Amino acid sequence: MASLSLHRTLSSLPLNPQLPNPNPNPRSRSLSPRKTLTLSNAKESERGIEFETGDSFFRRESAVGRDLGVLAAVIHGRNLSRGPRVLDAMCGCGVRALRYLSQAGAGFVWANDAYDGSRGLILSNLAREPRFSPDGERRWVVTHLDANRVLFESYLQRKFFDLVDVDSFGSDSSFLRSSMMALKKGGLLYATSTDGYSSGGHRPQHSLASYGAYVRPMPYSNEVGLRLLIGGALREASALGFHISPLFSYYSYHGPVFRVMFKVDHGMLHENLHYGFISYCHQCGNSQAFPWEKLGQICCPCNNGGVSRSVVVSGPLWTGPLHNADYLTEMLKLAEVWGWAYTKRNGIDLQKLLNQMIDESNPLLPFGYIKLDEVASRAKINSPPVSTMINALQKQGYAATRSHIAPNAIKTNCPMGSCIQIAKELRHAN
Ligand SMILES: C[S@@+](CC[C@H](N)C(=O)[O-])C[C@H]1O[C@@H](n2cnc3c(N)ncnc32)[C@H](O)[C@@H]1O
Repeated sequence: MASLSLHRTLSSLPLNPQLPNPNPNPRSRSLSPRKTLTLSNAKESERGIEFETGDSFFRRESAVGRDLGVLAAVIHGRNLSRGPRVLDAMCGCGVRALRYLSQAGAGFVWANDAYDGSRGLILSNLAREPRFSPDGERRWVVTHLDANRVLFESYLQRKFFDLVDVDSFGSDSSFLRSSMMALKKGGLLYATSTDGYSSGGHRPQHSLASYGAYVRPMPYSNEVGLRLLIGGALREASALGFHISPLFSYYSYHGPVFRVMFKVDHGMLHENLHYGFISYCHQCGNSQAFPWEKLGQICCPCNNGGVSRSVVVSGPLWTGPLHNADYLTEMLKLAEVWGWAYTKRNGIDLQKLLNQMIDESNPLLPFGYIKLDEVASRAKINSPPVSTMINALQKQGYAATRSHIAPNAIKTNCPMGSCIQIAKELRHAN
């Protein structure tokens, strides 16, 4: 009965995106007051695309996240008969919408932002792209509605998207399910969270509210933030009978911002869910992943198999791979062809970032990373250089690479005790 009346309510809303509601009153808890991180009416340029930011929320440092979104959209579009249909659900000044149109060859972009004061700005930014295709079809529309309303209406109208981009403030958890409902089979969801509170582990009630997981402080909390987001998406997907796979997961300390590009497929996975718990032992510095069935048997080797008070557990969250190496390789090739690969933006080299993400996808590498400061403090020595430590670990047969999340950390399958030993030997070798 309740769902019937919800259906009626939504059905009575204006369904045509070409007729935007001029005076919406979005009541979302994620709606924040205006905040601009650039000078008012600043003129900006990204990868040759010019636009203005007015009094919209705009973060220049998110350009890398936008680059990644465009590259992924192009790769996805290769399997489509026409340019991807994109929903930019929280478009700010419209920069993503503009870039999806002009760089990703989107066939149609719906640019939405609850803040109707940005209407003139978005319209003038998108006016750089023709509003109609040569066959007279609309290429873009602008609305000012609550994102969930747009997403549910698209679902009810069966007007599904190839890519839904949700760039929200704080946690994105209240938009994950509706975003998946608005996607075509096998479509992409680009989800963003700026919810650093949840990953830090100091507010477990907060992470429970946002992602249904308790989180404790762990040295690799920023990776935990990505895993929380993916775990939350997996749960929402399962409730719909779908499953997700992360194509890439990107953490940026500007914010901080957690972004994950998901492929959302129909059908539920019953095996290899990669959804479980992770533990970290403050005594020995080792981490483990385990499924819910093993929850009652958490112990740490450093305590001779006994339960240690030093072990903290977080979850449930995603314990599987953060990226799809093949997809990232395609993105890297495209970035090279377009000349985007070697240019630094806000201190970030896109080619280096993509290569690091590809390296992180090595299936031998476990979740998390080890900060070399932690190794140094346990070994009571100065921190060894990252590249020296990686070479030494690889020489000893371990998988080891940098982490794009933490510059002074390594991802490795080497236990903490052996890392300490190797770091000490390095000191003597120098
Ligand atoms: C992080 S900003 C988006 C920035 C933009 N995507 C970019 O790349 O520059 C978040 C935007 O979401 C809008 N917003 C917040 N809550 C919303 C909601 N429930 N529905 C639609 N828009 C919302 C805000 O007005 C704000 O412009």
